[in-house]
Amino acid sequence: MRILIAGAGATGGYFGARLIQAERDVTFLVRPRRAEQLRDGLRLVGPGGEETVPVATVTAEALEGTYDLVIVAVKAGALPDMIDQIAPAMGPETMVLPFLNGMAHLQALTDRFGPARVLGGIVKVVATVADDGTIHQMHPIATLTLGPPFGQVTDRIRRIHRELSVSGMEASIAEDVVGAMWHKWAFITAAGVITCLMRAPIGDIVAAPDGEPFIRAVIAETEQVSAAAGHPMPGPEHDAMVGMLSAPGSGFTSSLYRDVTAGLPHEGEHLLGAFVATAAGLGVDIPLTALALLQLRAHDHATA
Ligand SMILES: NC(=O)C1=CN([C@@H]2O[C@H](COP(=O)(O)OP(=O)(O)OC[C@H]3O[C@@H](n4cnc5c(N)ncnc54)[C@H](OP(=O)(O)O)[C@@H]3O)[C@@H](O)[C@H]2O)C=CC1
Ligand SMILES: CC(C)(CO)C(=O)C(=O)O
Repeated sequence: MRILIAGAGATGGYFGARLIQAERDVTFLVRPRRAEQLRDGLRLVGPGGEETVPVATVTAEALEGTYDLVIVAVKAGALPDMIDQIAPAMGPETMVLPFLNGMAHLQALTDRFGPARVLGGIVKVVATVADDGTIHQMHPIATLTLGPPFGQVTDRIRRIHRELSVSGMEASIAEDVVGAMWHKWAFITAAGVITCLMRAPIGDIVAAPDGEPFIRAVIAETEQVSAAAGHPMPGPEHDAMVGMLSAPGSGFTSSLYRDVTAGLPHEGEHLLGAFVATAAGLGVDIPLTALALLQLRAHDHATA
């Protein structure tokens, strides 16, 4: 199976490296600067140690032929350009699997490639790319969930799942992948709202008087929206979210908070902006989430 991974950053690079180590036929679609960084291999540092994986790269101008699977592993701001760039790699049978957090990208991919070629997906990994191009995995978790956003699980989806089932990552099929994406979106929105509004990691917020009720109020908001959209948060996932977002002493911050404080392009509109708009459409009032969005927008205006 020919696999193209569009973006060799934290998520694309991590999962791509594991697939290459299992001798899957993977090529990364990258820009020239990243191609240069990867010339001698992709360096991965994590709980399992340090490794360098030889990788094949291609730039958009040099793309040839179509692929069986195109994985989109860019941040939301890069999605419109990436959709244009992967279009020549999409044959009639090619499936596209996005790794992005949030939901809005499903519509953008479907508008361009049609529902039959679009998969839903979520990845759980905690990783980042350092300035020298090394991918740092900060926690051993590495799971990938895929499924049909608009229909049934097909043989083609099962084949893709088998191809992605390799050592160093856990791949699974979700019949209700849209529900799984909603639950991750609710979680990542809550994490973003909590840490962006408080400007601190979870442990410091919990240590402050009234920190914990604030956290619970944000979680309640995002779960209310998910439920109103038809995807109530399952009990175990609710417990896991509360546990993770209110653990005493935890240094956890959201990637949104880390991007904002580092002055990097962030996914605030794709995550919080779309969440607030969706909640308004569903008639759900989420004042804390709306406040975090307003704060982000003011910050962006001040730093533009
Ligand atoms: N990091 C994490 O732990 C997790 C992230 N996610 C989600 O996954 C998605 C991807 O995030 P992540 O992997 O962290 O992002 P990164 O910023 O680490 O990686 C994105 C990569 O996309 C590349 N890129 C952007 N535009 C183009 C283009 N036109 N052509 C080629 N390459 C391009 C960038 O390359 P360049 O170097 O050229 O800029 C960069 O290497 C996000 O939606 C995020 O929320 C989900 C779970 C965990
Ligand atoms: C919470 C986490 C690390 C889980 O994969 C994530 O999705 C993110 O920070 O973007």
